Amino acid sequence: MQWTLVVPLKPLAQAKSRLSDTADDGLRPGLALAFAQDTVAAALECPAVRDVVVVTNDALAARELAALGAGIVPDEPRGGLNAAYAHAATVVHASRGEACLAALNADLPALRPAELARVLDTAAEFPRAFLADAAAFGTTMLAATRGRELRPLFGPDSRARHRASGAVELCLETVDSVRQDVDTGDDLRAALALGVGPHTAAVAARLLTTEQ
Ligand SMILES: Nc1nc2c(ncn2[C@@H]2O[C@H](COP(=O)(O)OP(=O)(O)OP(=O)(O)O)[C@@H](O)[C@H]2O)c(=O)[nH]1
Ligand SMILES: C=C(OP(=O)(O)O)C(=O)O
Repeated sequence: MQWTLVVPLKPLAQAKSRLSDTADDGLRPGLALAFAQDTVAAALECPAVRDVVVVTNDALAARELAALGAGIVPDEPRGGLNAAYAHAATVVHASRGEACLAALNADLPALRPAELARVLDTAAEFPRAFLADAAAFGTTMLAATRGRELRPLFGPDSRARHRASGAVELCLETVDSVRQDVDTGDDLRAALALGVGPHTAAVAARLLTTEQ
């Protein structure tokens, strides 16, 4: 089974506010873009992925991610993350009929295509399924097979909320790269230890130079 991935991205100037003690206002937008570029590039290399649609109102991010091969949907509701996901799902279904849809965070800079394939192949066994994040409270991926609604409940404690909504939690080992979202400096260090993609590696190198 092949999936259409929906990847949401805030305007870069507002993104990753919890990284403000690690990256200043000059570097943070570039870091948020680099995370999204590495996430989208790895997703597009995944054999289980048919295509990637980024939902964003950021013009620079839209240009850079389209250059990697992503489709772009404007975040027309401007109503937060779940509204953005629901809107993108409506747009995808309108153009492709009953696609298999998976929501994936844009802040997975260590993402490995083979690990994402294992997650999506397992998700294909259930109507709706999700993967908890490395911190164990959030969600990095929510999938709905053909004909099912995504019903995204991202935000604080989304792991418990997705579970309570009836989505099946995927209890897979060795898919750390799909779980490792980056919200804090500690998360960034954990992602760097796993091995990040080239865009994040380049910005992180500038970050380390600035710190010295
Ligand atoms: N299109 C869109 N994407 C969003 C929105 N809110 C969050 N996102 C994206 O959803 C993912 C998870 O978002 P958050 O962790 O809440 O926000 P963040 O910008 O990554 O980090 P913080 O500013 O520290 O909360 C990231 O890829 C965000 O860019 C929104 O309102 N619209
Ligand atoms: C929005 C979420 O992610 P984050 O940890 O990036 O806030 C979530 O886990 O539902």
